[in-house]
Amino acid sequence: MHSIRDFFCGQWSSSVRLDDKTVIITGANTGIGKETVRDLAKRGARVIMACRDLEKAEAARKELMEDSGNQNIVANKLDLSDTKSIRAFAELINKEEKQVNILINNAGIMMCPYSKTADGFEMQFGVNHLGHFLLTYLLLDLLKKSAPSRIINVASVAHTWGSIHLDDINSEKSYSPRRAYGQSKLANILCTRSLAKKLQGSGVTVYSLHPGVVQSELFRNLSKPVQIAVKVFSPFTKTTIQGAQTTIYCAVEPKLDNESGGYYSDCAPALCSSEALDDEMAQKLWELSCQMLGITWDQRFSQ
Ligand SMILES: NC(=O)C1=CN([C@@H]2O[C@H](COP(=O)(O)OP(=O)(O)OC[C@H]3O[C@@H](n4cnc5c(N)ncnc54)[C@H](OP(=O)(O)O)[C@@H]3O)[C@@H](O)[C@H]2O)C=CC1
Ligand SMILES: CC1=C(/C=C/C(C)=C/C=C/C(C)=C/C=O)C(C)(C)CCC1
Repeated sequence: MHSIRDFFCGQWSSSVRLDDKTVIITGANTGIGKETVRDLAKRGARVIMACRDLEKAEAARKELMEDSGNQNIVANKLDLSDTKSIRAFAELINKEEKQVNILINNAGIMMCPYSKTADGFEMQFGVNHLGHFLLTYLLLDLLKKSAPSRIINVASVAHTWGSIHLDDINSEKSYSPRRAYGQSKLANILCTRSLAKKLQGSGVTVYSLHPGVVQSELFRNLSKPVQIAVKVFSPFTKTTIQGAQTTIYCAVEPKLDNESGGYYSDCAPALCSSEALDDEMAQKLWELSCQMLGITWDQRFSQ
């Protein structure tokens, strides 16, 4: 053990290569996403960084290509707070890419002041859940064609901070930044389980995870004193490299080939709340999400 931090991290390492595999990862210009790209690029994957700010993405891409020695890293525009941007990104991928073997839904925002996405969804639910739900829907045919393939949803232990409010999903009646973040992360886990069931036998497996409490830019919306406190307590939290390990585990660990729908933490299966195991709520959330986005998955599951 090298530091107090190591105590909080699942120890895992693997020499699995990803040559000839294509990975898409959202929110890849910083934090956990950027470190995930670094690792997967070193394993030889073609990595598509899906980012809302192309200037930041380009700077990260250059650094990651240099460090990994892998020139096969590209950056494309994706703003998860706008379904037009999500559709444009998916159209480009479906046109240009022969295969997508791993989709990592990593981007996230936490506890922002109340605002709405371009389509009128509460921002945290819109970006963290609905944006990724739509992206997955639009890429599913390609993922199925590329099977065996994996979908990884970066959720959080913070799924315990909220419930699914079917009657006020956009928090219009009452907004708590913390509860809305919790609702979005609970939605990630519920939909991971639903999608895994619907994709049984397709060769596409689905995972959700908690990366740990990680020193990243995620705390940018919290007050300065809280941000400083989080920094001061950094020996008890994870670095972004450590925070990326469970995502990398879900993306490459061969043992997970025959597991789907589970929730992981510290590179191992983890317990989630009873609300995250509620199949009836999962079905209601699935239907509401489809209705909000104007989509129906039936065709995608029947092929
Ligand atoms: N850090 C932690 O302690 C924990 C993190 N998580 C989860 O891990 C994931 C990664 O977070 P982390 O690396 O910590 O946070 P960061 O804030 O460091 O990174 C988040 C990434 O998401 C991107 N993003 C935000 N909004 C959008 C959007 N509308 N469209 C596209 N991309 C967007 C950001 O882009 P930009 O740089 O342009 O803002 C950034 O690249 C998140 O899902 C988070 O909820 C879960 C539990 C704990
Ligand atoms: C407030 C605070 C702390 C706790 C932070 C926690 C527990 C954050 C959890 C964040 C999650 C789960 C985010 C993403 O999903 C510390 C570090 C003890 C230091 C003192 C200030």
